[in-house]
Amino acid sequence: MPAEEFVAGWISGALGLVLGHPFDTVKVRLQTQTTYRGIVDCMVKTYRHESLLGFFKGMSFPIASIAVVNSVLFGVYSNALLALTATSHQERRAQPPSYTHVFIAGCTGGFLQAYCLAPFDLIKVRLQNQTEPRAKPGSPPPRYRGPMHCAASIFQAEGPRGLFRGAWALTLRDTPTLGIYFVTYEWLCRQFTPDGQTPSSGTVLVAGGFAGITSWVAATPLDVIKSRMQMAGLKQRAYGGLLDCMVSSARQEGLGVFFRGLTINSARAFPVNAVTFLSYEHLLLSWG
Ligand SMILES: CN(C)C(=N)NCCC[C@H](N)C(=O)O
Repeated sequence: MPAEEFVAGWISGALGLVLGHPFDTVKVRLQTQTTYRGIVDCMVKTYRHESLLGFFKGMSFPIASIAVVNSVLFGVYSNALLALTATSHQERRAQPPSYTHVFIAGCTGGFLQAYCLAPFDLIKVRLQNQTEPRAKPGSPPPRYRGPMHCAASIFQAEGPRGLFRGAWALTLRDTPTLGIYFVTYEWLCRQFTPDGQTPSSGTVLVAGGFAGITSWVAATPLDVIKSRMQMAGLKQRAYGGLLDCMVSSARQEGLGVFFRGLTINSARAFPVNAVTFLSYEHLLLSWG
């Protein structure tokens, strides 16, 4: 099992994550709070109230967790392709796998990464939704003092299962959309690369960016539900389950609710995934 695929997945994921985190904070707030009129309003209020640091809330944990999450995604994807097609990453340019194989391998990677991602993503979303400015003397402290305190509080209040709140929605979001992610990437690379050759850096950037956008457009409806399930329990608005969350969100806010955060998700997805794929391909190439 080639281990470098896991390491390359980790490093490339961390680079993409730092670049995309401010967009991610705005997205999570738009999806779960009704106080903002739109992207600009959310950015202005976040900046005024919490300074630039507000955009980076909840980032330390994802940085630590990306080692597990992205290396599982890329490592499982590549090793699943190896099992399906008996070709290594280097051999795949000369003998490209079928799109069905790419899709199956992507879904497998997506399914397994979702379970590793679930507790980290829950903590990230809870911290991103704390809109209190950094501790000021006399002001009430935020509910969670940091990622470890957040994890411990959830564990104490709800037990280990509490840390997997929203995990079903996350799995449903990530399994098919990561299939779409890798198929889009492969398809675009093949369109702009002569047969048998390695795609250029420009091609990798564009293909990675569009793979990110396409998969996030498909993922946004379940992303909204996932974020709401993760926040439920903190407010009075607890849902009976995934379906109940979908139905009551649509009833109260109309079908448009499923597209909340679509624009910011797409704007974030391009640079994050362009950088992720570029560094992933370069690392694997340089390790030979
Ligand atoms: C649609 N989904 C869930 C994805 N494309 N997931 C892959 C994530 C890649 C990158 N870390 C990101 O956050 O965009």
